Amino acid sequence: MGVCVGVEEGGSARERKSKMERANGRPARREREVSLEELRERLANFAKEREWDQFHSPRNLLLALVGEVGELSEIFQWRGEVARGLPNWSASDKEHLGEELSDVLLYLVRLADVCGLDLGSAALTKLVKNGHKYPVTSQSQQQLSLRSRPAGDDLPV
Ligand SMILES: Nc1ccn([C@H]2C[C@H](O)[C@@H](COP(=O)(O)OP(=O)(O)OP(=O)(O)O)O2)c(=O)n1
Repeated sequence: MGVCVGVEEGGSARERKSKMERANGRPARREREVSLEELRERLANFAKEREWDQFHSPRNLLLALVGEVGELSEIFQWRGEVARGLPNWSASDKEHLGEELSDVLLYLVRLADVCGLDLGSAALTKLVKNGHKYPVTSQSQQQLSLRSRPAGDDLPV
């Protein structure tokens, strides 16, 4: 399964894309696919080269993961509600966020690996299960279309 990393690029097509993506609250980036398998393999090599396999037990990795979730939470602590796309955040705050999100992802991938689980397959299976548990209804469709209305475009009361 693929996740995306951003690589900046130039040109006017990029500017158009950037505007569009900012409107959707997503960063202006070109995406390249990075598979969970690539991350799994690189993490396994990283640990092996440093002789860290002895420390990377499931329990230790879980505790490290929870620690990183704590560091991630600290970034949002006391800020109040945060707008999608983080429009008022500094570049360095965003960079910090990217690092903490990555630490969480990396420990999660590593934890699944040492537990012998295929995380991508497990996640896809869970998505299907979620779909059965929370089926799309006409009401949820309605809520979605209301949410996508531009600000100020209120419904008549
Ligand atoms: N035994 C270890 C130690 C680190 N890492 C990797 C996974 C994480 O991506 C990152 C975590 O490194 P740190 O523990 O140094 O944590 P931070 O990068 O968050 O540093 P700090 O806590 O100083 O902010 O390094 C690892 O795989 N196994």
